[in-house]
Amino acid sequence: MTKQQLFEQIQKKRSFLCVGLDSSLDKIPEHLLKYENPILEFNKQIIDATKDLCVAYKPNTAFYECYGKKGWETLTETWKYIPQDIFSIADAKRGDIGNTSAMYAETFFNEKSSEMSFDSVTVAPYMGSDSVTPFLTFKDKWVILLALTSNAGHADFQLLETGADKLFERVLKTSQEWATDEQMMYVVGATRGAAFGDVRKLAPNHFLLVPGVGAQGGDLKEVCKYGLNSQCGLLINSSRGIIYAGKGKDFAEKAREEALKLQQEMEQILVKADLV
Ligand SMILES: O=C(O)c1cc(=O)[nH]c(=O)n1[C@@H]1O[C@H](COP(=O)(O)O)[C@@H](O)[C@H]1O
Repeated sequence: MTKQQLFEQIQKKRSFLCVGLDSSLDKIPEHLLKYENPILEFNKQIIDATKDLCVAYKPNTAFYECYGKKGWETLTETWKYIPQDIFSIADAKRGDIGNTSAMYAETFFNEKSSEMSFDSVTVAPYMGSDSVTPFLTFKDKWVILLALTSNAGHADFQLLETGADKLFERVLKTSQEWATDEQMMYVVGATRGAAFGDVRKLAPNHFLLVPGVGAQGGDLKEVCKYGLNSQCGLLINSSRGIIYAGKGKDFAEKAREEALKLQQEMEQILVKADLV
C-alpha cells in the first residue's frame, strides 16, 4: 500500500486506528476454546467487528510464534483474513545481518514462499543499515523502524547523548538516508507525548506508528497535538484495550465499542485539523 492510499483510507474511514491482534489463549473468552483454532476464531470475530473503524491491523508475531507450527498457521490465516484495503503490520521487531534480514523480508513480504505478504514489518535499528535495507527491496512495502518506544526501558539506550543529539534522534536522521517517507515509518510510543514535537522536527512527513494508547496509558490528544501532519501521519495502535474489552460471549461487541470510542475521537481531531 502506498502512503497516498493509506491517507485515502484514513479520510474515508475518518480514523487512524490500528487494532493490535495480541491474541493469546489465556486471555480470549472461554467459550472459544471449543473451536479447532480458538485464536483464529477470536481474530476473525474481532476483525469482523472492527474493520469499518480502523485502517490497520497489527498482529504481534510473539503471540503466534509461541504456539509453534499452529501459531504460525494462525498468523498466516489471520493475514489472509485482513481485508486487502486495510494496512497490515507484522509486528516482528526483526533486524539482523544483511543476508538474514533478507530472509526475514521474504518471510513477511513474499507470499509465494511464505503465504503471507504484510504491508509492513517492525524492525529494530540497532544493527544498522545492512540490517534494514533488505526489507526495502519490496515494492510498496514498509519498514517501521523503532525510534522512541513506549516502554520504561526506552531510556536505557534511546535517550543516550551521542554528541549532537540523542540516540533516537540519530536513528531518525541516519535512517532517512536509507529510505524515503514512502517506505519508512517510525515507532514512537504514545507514552512519549512531549517528545512528538522533537520527532516531527526531524521527520515531518513520515507516518508514525504509535502504540501505548489504552493499556499503557498514552494520551491520544497529546500525541495528535504535535504528531499530526498534512497526511495525518499517525497510526495509533491499541491492542489489549480493544481486543480484551469484554471477556464473555459479547467480546466482539465490546471490542467494537472501544474501537468506536477511539474512532470518534479521531474523527473529531481530523475534522478540526481540516484533513477530511
Ligand atoms: O512496535 C510496537 O508495536 C510497539 C512498540 C512500542 O514502543 N511499544 C509497544 O507497546 N509496541 C507494541 O504495541 C502493542 C501494545 O499493546 P497494548 O499495550 O496492549 O495496546 C504490543 O504489541 C507491543 O509489543
